[in-house]
Amino acid sequence: MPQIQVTLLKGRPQEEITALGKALTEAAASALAVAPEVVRVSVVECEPTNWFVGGESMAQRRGTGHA
Ligand SMILES: O=C(O)/C=C/C=C(\O)C(=O)O
Repeated sequence: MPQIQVTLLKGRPQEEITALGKALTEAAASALAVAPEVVRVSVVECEPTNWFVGGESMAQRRGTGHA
C-alpha cells in the first residue's frame, strides 16, 4: 500500500496537518488509481533546533532573520 511520510517544522495548527493528510491521501489515491483506504500518510514534526539548512538550524535562522 502507498505510504507517504512528510516532515514539517513543529508548530503548525492541527487543522493544517489534518488538511494536508486528507489532500495527500486524495492525491495519491487519484494518481495511483487506488482506494483512499489503502493510502497511509504520516506527518512527522521536527523541532526547529533539529532542522538544518546549510549547516544552520532553523531556530538559528529564525533568530537571524533568515527563516
Ligand atoms: O527547509 C526550509 O527551508 C523550510 C522548511 C519549512 C517547513 O518544513 C515547514 O514550514 O514546515
